[in-house]
Amino acid sequence: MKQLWIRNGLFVTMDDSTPVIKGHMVISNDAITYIGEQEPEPQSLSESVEKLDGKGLAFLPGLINTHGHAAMSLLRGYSDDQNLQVWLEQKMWPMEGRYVAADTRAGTALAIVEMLRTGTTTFLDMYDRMDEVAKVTEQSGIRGVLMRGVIGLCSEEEQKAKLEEAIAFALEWNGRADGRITTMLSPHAPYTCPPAYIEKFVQAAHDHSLALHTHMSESRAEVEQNVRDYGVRPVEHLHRLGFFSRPALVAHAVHLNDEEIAMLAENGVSVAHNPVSNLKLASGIARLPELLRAGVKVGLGTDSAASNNNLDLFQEITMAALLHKGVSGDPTAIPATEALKLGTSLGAASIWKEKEIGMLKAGMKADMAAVNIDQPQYFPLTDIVSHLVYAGSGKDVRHVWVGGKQVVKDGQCTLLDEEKIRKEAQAAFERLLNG
Ligand SMILES: N[C@@H](CCSC[C@H]1O[C@@H](n2cnc3c(=O)[nH]cnc32)[C@H](O)[C@@H]1O)C(=O)O
Ligand SMILES: [Zn+2]
Repeated sequence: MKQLWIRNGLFVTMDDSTPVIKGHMVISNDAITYIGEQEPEPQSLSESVEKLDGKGLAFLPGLINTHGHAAMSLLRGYSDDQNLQVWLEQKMWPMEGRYVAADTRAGTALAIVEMLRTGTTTFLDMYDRMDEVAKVTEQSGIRGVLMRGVIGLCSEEEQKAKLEEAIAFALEWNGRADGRITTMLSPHAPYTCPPAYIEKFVQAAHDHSLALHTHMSESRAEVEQNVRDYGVRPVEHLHRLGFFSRPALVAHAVHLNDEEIAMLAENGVSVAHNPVSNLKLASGIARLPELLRAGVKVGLGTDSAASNNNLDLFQEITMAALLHKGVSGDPTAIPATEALKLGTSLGAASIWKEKEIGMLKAGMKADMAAVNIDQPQYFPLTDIVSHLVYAGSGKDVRHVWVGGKQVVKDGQCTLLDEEKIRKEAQAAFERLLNG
C-alpha cells in the first residue's frame, strides 16, 4: 500500500463539523484515511509510509472548475473587449474552425498545466475532438468531466453524426483513467440547437444514464431571441424539452426571474457560475445569492481562457465573494466560507460528486492543494479561509494531489513537460493565425 503522512499541517477541510484542523493527514493509495489533531495510530501506517512536513503549508480540497473549454486557451487574448455574440460568432468560431487535432491537444495541455498549478484538481470540459482532451486528461493526472459539446446549426445528417460521436465518446471514456474521467452529454445551447435536436440529447441521456450540460441564459439578447423564436424564456424552453428530467448542469444562468430560479430549484438543476467570463463579455451578473437561497447547487467555472483570461479558480472564488456584496449592498451576501465552498464542496455537489471530492475527510479521494502560506499575504494568520479567499491566489499553490498521486510538486507539473507544452501552444496559435 502506498501511504503519505502529512505532519503538522493546517487543513481547511470544508467539513462544517471540523472546518480547520491543525494536525495530521494520512493518504492511503487514492483516498484520505485519516485526518485529525493527533498523530495517526502507528499500526495504521505501513513501514514504507512517506512523510511530508506540513509546516508553512495550508491544505485545501482541490478546486473544482465546473465549466470550461480547455482547448480555447490557444485563443487567450486573441479577442478582448467584445460582447458575447460578436466574440463568439465573429472571432472564436472562425478560429476554432481551423483547429486540427494537434491544436486541441496543445490548447488542452496548456489549460491543464495552468489549472493544476493553480490548485484545480477537477475540471469540466465541453468541446470537440474529445478523444484528444481525454488523452491529455489521462496523462496529466487531473480529474475530468468531459463531453462533446455540439452545435446543431447544420444539416440533419451532420446533426446525427455529431450526436453519435457525442454518445460514443461518453460511453467509451466514462470511468476510464482509474475512474478519473467521467462523461456527460452536451448540446451547446438552446440558440445553437433546434428543439427537436435537444430532445434527442435528452433521450440519449436517458438511454445511457448520462447527465446533461448546456449554456443557458447567458446574455439578455439570448433570452429575448428565445422568446421570439419559441415563445418562452430558456428555462421554460429546456424544461418543456425534458432537459431537467435528467441530472442537469446549466452554465451561466445570468438572466433569471424569480419563477425561473424556483423552477431550477424544484427540478434539482445545478448551475455553473462564471462571474469573470460574464463580466468580461458584458453578459451581466448572475443572481447567485438568490440561487443559493433557493437551494440550487452552484459551482464555479472559469469558462475558457479566451473570455477570462486565466484559469485560476481562486480568482472566481474571490470574485464571487466580492461581486455579490457590491451588487446587493449586503456585505454578508456571499461570506468567505461560502465562496470557498462554491469552489470545493458545493462545486462537487453541483456535478454530483460530493461523496468523492470537495472535502478533506476520511473516505474522500485525496484531491488536494497545498498553498505556501509563508508569504506576506498570509500574515498575520488570523483566519486562513479569509486569507485564501480575499488575499491569496492560485499562484501560491505549491503542491497538488489527485487521487493520492502528486501531480504538482514545488509548483511544477510532475507528469507533463511544461516547457514543451508552452512552445507547442505558441506554435499552434501562430499556425491558426496564419490560416
Ligand atoms: N465546434 C463544435 C462545438 C464545440 S462546443 C464548445 C463551444 O462553446 C463555445 N463557447 C465558449 N465560451 C462560450 C460562452 O461563454 N458561451 C457560449 N459559447 C461559448 C466555443 O466557442 C465552442 O465553439 C461543433 O461544431 O459542434
Ligand atoms: Zn462556455
